[in-house]
Amino acid sequence: MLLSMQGITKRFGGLTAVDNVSLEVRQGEIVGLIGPNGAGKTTFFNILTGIYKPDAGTITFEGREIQGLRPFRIAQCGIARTFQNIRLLKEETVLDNVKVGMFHKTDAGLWASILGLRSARNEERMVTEESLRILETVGLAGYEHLLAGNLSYGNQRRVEIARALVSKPKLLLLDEPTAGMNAEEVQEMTDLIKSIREQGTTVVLIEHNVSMVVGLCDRIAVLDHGVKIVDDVPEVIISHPAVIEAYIGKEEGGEVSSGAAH
Ligand SMILES: Nc1ncnc2c1ncn2[C@@H]1O[C@H](COP(=O)(O)OP(=O)(O)OP(=O)(O)O)[C@@H](O)[C@H]1O
Repeated sequence: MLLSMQGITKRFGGLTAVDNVSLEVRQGEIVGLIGPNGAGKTTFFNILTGIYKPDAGTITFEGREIQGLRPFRIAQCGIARTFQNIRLLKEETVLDNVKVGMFHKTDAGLWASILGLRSARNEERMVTEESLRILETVGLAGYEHLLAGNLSYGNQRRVEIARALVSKPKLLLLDEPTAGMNAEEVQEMTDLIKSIREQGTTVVLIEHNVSMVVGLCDRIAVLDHGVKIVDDVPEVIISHPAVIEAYIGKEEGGEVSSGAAH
C-alpha cells in the first residue's frame, strides 16, 4: 500500500469536518474523492499534506508515519498537490512557475546561489531542463517564456500540475482539476491525468464532475458531512443508494451519472 490513512478526524470548533475517515491507495491507482459541498474533501487533502494536523488518526506513506509533519517535509516524502483555486505567480513566466516546484528538492543552498557557485549553476540548469521536459509532457512545450497570467484557464491548470510533477512525486493530489472547464478541456485534463498515471505517478483527485471521475478512476470514495459513506469501484458508486441520497436527496431516485453534480 502506497498510502494508508486510518481514522482521520479533524474538528473546527464544534464542527467535525472529517470524521474518522480511512482511505487506502495502492501504487498506480487513480482514486477519486467526491461528495457534496462542505463534505470535508479539501480538509482531508489539507491533513494529508500537513497544512492541518489531524485530531486523530494515522497516515502511513510508503511504510512511514507522516501525520503531523510540516508541509515541506511531506512534499519531500513524495506527495505533491494542486489547489482548488489556481495558485500561480501570474506575473512570472510559465517556466519560473514550474521551477518553483523543485525548491524543496534542490540542495545547493541559498548562499551558493547568491555567490553564484558552480554547484548552484549546475543545479539551476538541471532544474530548467527538467521543468522544460515536464512542460512538454503536460502539453505546454513552447509556452515556457509566456507570463502565466496570460494563459487560458485550462493551461494555467496544466502549469500547476507541471509544478507539482517537477519534483517527481510518487503521489499527486489534484483538488478539482476540471473546475471551470468546458467539455473539451475536461476531456484533455482526463487524458493528461491518465498519462501521468502511465508514467508511474499515483493520483488522488477531488472532483465535482461525477461523470469525469466515473470514467477516469479505478476507485471512488464518497464523503458526506465529514463521513466516508462508501469507497468502491465506479460501477458500484453510481448506483449506491447512499451516494444518490447524498447528491440528489431522499425524494428523488435514479443513478448519479450526469456531470457536474453538486
Ligand atoms: N479552517 C477552517 N476553519 C473552520 N471551518 C472550516 C475550515 N476549513 C473547512 N472548514 C469547514 O469544514 C467543512 C468541510 O470543508 P471542506 O472545504 O473540507 O469541504 P469540501 O468537501 O472540500 O467542500 P467544497 O466541495 O465546497 O470545496 C465545511 O463545513 C467548512 O466550512
